[in-house]
Amino acid sequence: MKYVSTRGGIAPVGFIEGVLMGLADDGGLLVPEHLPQLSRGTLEQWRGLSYQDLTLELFSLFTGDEIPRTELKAMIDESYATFRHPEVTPVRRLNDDLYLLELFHGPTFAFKDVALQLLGNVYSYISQQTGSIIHILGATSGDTGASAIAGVRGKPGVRICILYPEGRVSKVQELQMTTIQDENVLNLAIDGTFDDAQRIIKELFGDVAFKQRYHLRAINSINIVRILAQITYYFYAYFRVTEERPGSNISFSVPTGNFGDLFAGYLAKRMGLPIERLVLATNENDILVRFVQEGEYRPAAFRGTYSPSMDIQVASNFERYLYYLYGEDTGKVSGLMSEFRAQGFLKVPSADQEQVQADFAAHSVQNDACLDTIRQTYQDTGYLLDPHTACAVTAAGTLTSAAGEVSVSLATAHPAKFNEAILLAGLEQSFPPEIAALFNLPQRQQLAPATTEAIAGRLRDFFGAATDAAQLREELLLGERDRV
Ligand SMILES: Cc1ncc(COP(=O)(O)O)c(C=O)c1O
Ligand SMILES: N[C@@H](CCOP(=O)(O)O)C(=O)O
Repeated sequence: MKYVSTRGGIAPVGFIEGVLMGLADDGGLLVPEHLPQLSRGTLEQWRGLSYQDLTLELFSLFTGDEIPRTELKAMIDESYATFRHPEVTPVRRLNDDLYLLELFHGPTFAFKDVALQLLGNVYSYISQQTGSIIHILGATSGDTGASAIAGVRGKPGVRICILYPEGRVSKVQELQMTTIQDENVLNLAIDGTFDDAQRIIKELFGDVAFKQRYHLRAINSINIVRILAQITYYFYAYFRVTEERPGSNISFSVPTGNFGDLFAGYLAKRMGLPIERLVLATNENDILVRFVQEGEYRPAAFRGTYSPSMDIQVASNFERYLYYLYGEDTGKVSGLMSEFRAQGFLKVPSADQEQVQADFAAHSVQNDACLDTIRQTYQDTGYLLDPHTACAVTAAGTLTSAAGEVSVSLATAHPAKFNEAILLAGLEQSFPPEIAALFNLPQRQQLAPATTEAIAGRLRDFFGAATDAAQLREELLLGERDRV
């Protein structure tokens, strides 16, 4: 399998080169050169597989022969052995028409663990096989950072720097990142929003000389592995729900910020999973909902909400969707992205908007409605939703469904991560012991201005010495090999 850029400016690359490249060197995002197509027969054969074995079948379609199957299986098994639930991503029935796909049983209690446990092991594998230096640079609105750090902390040959918006993540998210004492971890709390953090890292990845000099690697959904690893749970949930509700039409409602999770569902559908509808649920930061409804993609003023991980204006994976919307026409995508950079917005003609509306139903959830859903669901079922999941559940309930349609809302985080919202909803919870323990630990982080120059300076200090030492080691090894 090869990977191409949404902007068409690089030669196709293999899986490992794609993982290491992260952001495509022309500034675009990598996508598979072709999407595997799965028949109904194959789906039926896979129905009985464990989560791990299903991941092996799906993920190996994308790694091709670059990772031997036995090693890939070992990597997948190791990644999901860290989860607290034997099914990894179990499905739970809330009522006849609504199921939850629980994605928060990993080490940091958020869906990001599903992909980042695996990506951490993929990086270790690549580092051992190819000797590549792994210097991870990531931006987070709270969950990706904690999860990526958990995936690589203490791993030899790996260093990680995470940028997060100071004061705009939940207390538990902040603690999950900043109480890690390993020397290979640097947390930079920036004086800005998640969008600033994402813009800065994209600018640094876009400076190819800087990226190569410091061996920068991506763990955000910029990295195509993140998306590929998230495809599995759409298949897994589809199998579980259709076992209980044979013959029903399955829709997924997905709380959306950077558009990675929903995009994974979109790819699953394009690969042949019979998904009835994909519901795009946002909070008050509703740029994607306005795009679906009005055809215009235009950032608005930042809104702080009760679901802070989705406080995002510019959604990274939107560019990947444009690539498919325009029939894989890289020239068209390049043009639209240039337009967006130049004007600050882009607009699609109404004929294309029809296709967008066929691909997604969309709903943005106001703060009060989010709390109402948390409260009401708890009263009706005894189940405590986190505020991101509550946005998905609200959207699923708001958009009229067809007869025989069963909705699966993605439960992307454990409510303990967002106790601020739970208290505002007038409810109380007890924390899982892993989270309760964080409150007693010392924190380690640095403040930084939200400018690319300032962050580049911090990275030179953090990655520079390791880069020089690793390069020296590489040169010595090469020298010895030459002498032999
Ligand atoms: C808990 C939670 N739910 C939903 C989302 C949205 O996912 P995505 O960014 O893939 O759209 C995020 C992060 O973005 C998150 O952390
Ligand atoms: N909500 C995310 C934002 C980053 O998204 P990613 O999927 O591109 O890593 C977070 O929690 O950091």
